[in-house]
Amino acid sequence: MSAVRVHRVVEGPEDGPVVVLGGSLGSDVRMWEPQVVPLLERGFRVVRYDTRGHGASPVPPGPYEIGDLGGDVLALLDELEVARAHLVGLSLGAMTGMWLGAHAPDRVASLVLCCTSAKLGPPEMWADRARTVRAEGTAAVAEAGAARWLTRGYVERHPDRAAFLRSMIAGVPAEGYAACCGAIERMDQLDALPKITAPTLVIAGAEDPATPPEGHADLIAAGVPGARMEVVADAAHLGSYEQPEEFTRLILGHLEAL
Ligand SMILES: O=C(O)CC1=CCC(=O)O1
Repeated sequence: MSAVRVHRVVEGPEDGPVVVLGGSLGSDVRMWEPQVVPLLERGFRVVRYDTRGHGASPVPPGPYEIGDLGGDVLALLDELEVARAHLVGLSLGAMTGMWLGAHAPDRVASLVLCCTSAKLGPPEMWADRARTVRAEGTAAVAEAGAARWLTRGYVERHPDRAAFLRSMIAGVPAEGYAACCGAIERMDQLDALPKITAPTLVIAGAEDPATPPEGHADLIAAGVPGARMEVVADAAHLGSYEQPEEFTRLILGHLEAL
């Protein structure tokens, strides 16, 4: 499938090193708000984008594959005339980052792979979720989605932020969300991990029920040559939102050590 022109927000100095932030299934560019100011303060040019089918990006007809999402990012880099970028992704955004690291290594200065997996089954679960969303809309999966994104304690302490994230999921176009479920259903990047040459940091949330450290982050860290892995306490799937200080500290530490 040809690339689509994804919605993007570009901030920071034109000559700064470029950091591209790619988000989770069900999210839009707002999920990265906790990271933007700290990155800008360190002189990075920050490019956030909405995955196709999400936020203000186009919703081309499915099916989508992870390689299609990677192609959209390559088109974005081409349009912005960026030769190489640091890619920071969470979940689906990091699946896209892994694909780029393996298939377009010359465009990837480094990778930060947060709360993600190289192969995330079972496939029937994704097919069921896509069916539900096509039949009932994304509102039908918003409550359960936010419950995977945040620990119960965080939801109790910050009901307003949990409501904001639920409304973010419910705002995703149904066909876009469902087609991305299909891309995850068919994804298997385990054999591609050794092809990644970019310096890679893998960050997992200790309480992540969707992509737990064991069986997901650890397999990525073992498969990518030289990768380092960190596990953040008191973080579920949207760890960068729930534990912004620690995730941002780790991301900046990786980028600034290069
Ligand atoms: O919604 C989930 O189950 C968690 C998730 C998997 C891929 C992604 O981007 O989010």
